[in-house]
Amino acid sequence: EGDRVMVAKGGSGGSFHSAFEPSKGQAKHIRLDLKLIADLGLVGFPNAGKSSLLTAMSNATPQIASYAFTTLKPEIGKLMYEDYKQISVADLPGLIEGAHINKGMGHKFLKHMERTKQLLFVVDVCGFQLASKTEFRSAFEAVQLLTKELELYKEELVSKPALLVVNKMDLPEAKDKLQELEEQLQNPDKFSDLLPDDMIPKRYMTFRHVVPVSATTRFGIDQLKRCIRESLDEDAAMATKAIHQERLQALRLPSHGHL
Ligand SMILES: Nc1nc2c(ncn2[C@@H]2O[C@H](COP(=O)(O)OP(=O)(O)OP(=O)(O)O)[C@@H](O)[C@H]2O)c(=O)[nH]1
Ligand SMILES: [Mg+2]
Repeated sequence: EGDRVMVAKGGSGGSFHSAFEPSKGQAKHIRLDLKLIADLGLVGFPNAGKSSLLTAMSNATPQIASYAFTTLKPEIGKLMYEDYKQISVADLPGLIEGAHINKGMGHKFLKHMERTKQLLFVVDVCGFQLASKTEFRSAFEAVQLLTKELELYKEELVSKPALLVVNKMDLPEAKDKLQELEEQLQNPDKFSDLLPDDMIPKRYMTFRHVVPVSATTRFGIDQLKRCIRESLDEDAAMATKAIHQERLQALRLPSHGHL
C-alpha cells in the first residue's frame, strides 16, 4: 500500500540544446492483476447459505435460491461497525468435490481464495448432498473436503487464518448436530474414516472461532461479526508489531561506512 513504481519514464523536456523540442517518453502496455479482493472469502459447498449469510451481515444483496450454483461470480459485501470500520467479504460460488481438478469451474472459483486475507468456511449444520447420485456429506465431512480441495489447489491456502460458520441453526436437530460436529472437530483423525483416503487433508484446519448462526433468523450474526473483527484486528496488530521490530532491528545494525 502506498508503494510507488515507475513503469514508463517520461521524455525529457525541450531545452535550448534541443531547440526546445521535447524527447518522447516510453510507452508500454501494462496488465495489472488485482490480488486482494476482500478481507475475507466465503468457502463452502453450494447451498450452505453463503449468500444468505452475506445478506444477513452486510449491505450486499446477492441472489439466494434453494438450488446449487446460485452464485456464479464473486460479489463483495461490506460489514459495517459502529466505529466506522468496514470489513469486506467476498461471496464466492460454491465449491464441489473435485474443484481442484477444475470440476464445476473449480479453478475459476478457487483462485479468488488466494486473494483474501482470511477464510470464512460455511457449512450447513445438517450436511449436504449435491445430487441424488452423489454422497451425503455431514458438516464435519464438508469441512474436511473443503480443506482438501483448497490444499490440492494450493497448499498455502490452508495456512490462512480461518473461521467456521455453522449455518442453519434454526433447523430441527441442529443443536445435536452442532454438538456432534464440535466433538468431531476436537478429534478429527478419529472421525475421518468415512472419507476416501485421498480426501483426508494432510493438516486439519484450525479455526479461530466456530460460530453457530442462522442466516434466516439472524441468530448468532452479531456474534459472528464480532469474531470476524477480532480475528482481523489480531492479524493487523501482529503485522504492525512485526514492522516495528524490523525497524528497531535496522536501527540497531551499524550503518555502512562507520568504523
Ligand atoms: N433454514 C435455513 N435455510 C437457510 C439458511 N441460510 C440459507 N438458507 C437457505 O439455503 C438455500 C441456499 O442459500 P444460498 O444463500 O443461496 O446458498 P449459497 O451457499 O450462496 O449457494 P450457492 O451460491 O449455490 O453456492 C436457500 O434456499 C436459503 O433460503 C438458514 O440459516 N436456515
Ligand atoms: Mg450463493
